[in-house]
Amino acid sequence: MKGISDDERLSVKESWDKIVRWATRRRAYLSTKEDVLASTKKVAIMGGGSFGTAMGTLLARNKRDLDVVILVRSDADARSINETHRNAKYLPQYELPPSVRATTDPAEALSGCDFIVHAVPVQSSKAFLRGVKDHVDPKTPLLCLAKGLGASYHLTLVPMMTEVIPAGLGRDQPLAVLSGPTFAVELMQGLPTAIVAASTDKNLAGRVQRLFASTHLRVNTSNDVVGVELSGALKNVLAIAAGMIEGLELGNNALAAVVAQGCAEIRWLATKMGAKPETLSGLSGTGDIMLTRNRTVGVRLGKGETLEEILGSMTQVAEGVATAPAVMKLARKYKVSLPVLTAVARILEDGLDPRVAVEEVMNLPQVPEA
Ligand SMILES: NC(=O)C1=CN([C@@H]2O[C@H](COP(=O)(O)OP(=O)(O)OC[C@H]3O[C@@H](n4cnc5c(N)ncnc54)[C@H](O)[C@@H]3O)[C@@H](O)[C@H]2O)C=CC1
Ligand SMILES: O=C(CO)COP(=O)(O)O
Repeated sequence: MKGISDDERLSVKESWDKIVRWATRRRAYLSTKEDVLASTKKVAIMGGGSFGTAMGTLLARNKRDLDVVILVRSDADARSINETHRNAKYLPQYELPPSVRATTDPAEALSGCDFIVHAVPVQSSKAFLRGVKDHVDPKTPLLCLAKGLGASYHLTLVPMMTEVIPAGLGRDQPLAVLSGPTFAVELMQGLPTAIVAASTDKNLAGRVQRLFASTHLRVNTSNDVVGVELSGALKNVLAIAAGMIEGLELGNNALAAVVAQGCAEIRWLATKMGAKPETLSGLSGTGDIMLTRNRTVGVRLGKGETLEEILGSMTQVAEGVATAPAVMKLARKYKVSLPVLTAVARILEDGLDPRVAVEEVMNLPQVPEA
């Protein structure tokens, strides 16, 4: 390589060798831990949309004879998966591994499973869980994939998924939250991806890591459940703002400024709520900002479509729409000012014209960066 001295080349090689030595030691240590994949026989996936289908597929790819059962809502959906090995509604272009099956019967899906993966949209989660709770073993870990804040009529109450789940089940359940930049379609393609598994139970976070990890998926662990949950939920609101800038054709400078401001607002709120700052710049936070269908909602709003038109034409959930007003309640409760996220909520809730919102934000008093 030109422009690099022998000493520099040697030092780069030493750095890499150090990483390789660390990896060898780490693998040796991990081999002394429980082989979670070997001891896992059955995993139930609640929700047969894009993400439930993709994560179930990853597990089935990790272990060929793992029984992966997706709990779906209609017989037609179950038949399509069982008979054609494709999910006709979501990601139909991909063939599913033979060990992935589907049922509409919660007893069949949930009985005897080692893990339950929750991939039902946030706003439907509580009612859904109430309906299946008698089939959920209180000891089986539930791994939450849904990203968003629950809506409630209460003035200050904003349920996070780690509250929605026990409320739906009517009891506490071993719980981990998975979040990060993980587009379902790219998981199906086997593209390299990283996610974070957060739990207050360190052992459970480690088990989830060993269950999902593969050469295609890196799984970090964390005990900052609040940080992982909040950043995963709030980035969907910021993504709507970023999409609007795009739809309004305001250029890359404006887009970058909105993303930077929105990240700061997420940090202000989340750290007040107990999140660790490093989580917010990690996979579930900064890592996941631009990777979202919620952005499309913003683009279309920016181009002048109404929210009703947009939601009416979408077949998939855009969690940021319901999360935006919930964030406003948190902002009031924790006394933080969030101009960009508030503008998104006003556009969604009050029909404020996105151009007017941009003007209002631009006309706010000039401030120091920190
Ligand atoms: N698709 C993706 O790439 C990713 C999605 N997520 C999150 O995963 C969650 C699920 O998203 P997707 O699978 O993409 O959604 P989706 O819109 O593709 O599918 C939603 C699924 O939930 C089911 N569902 C809807 N309402 C229900 C109800 N009341 N009871 C039972 N089932 C119901 C639908 O039938 C469908 O199977 C969301 O919170 C999303 O933010 C997170 C990371 C990536
Ligand atoms: O969270 C996601 C990718 O990590 C997907 O977000 P959307 O639901 O907005 O597509």
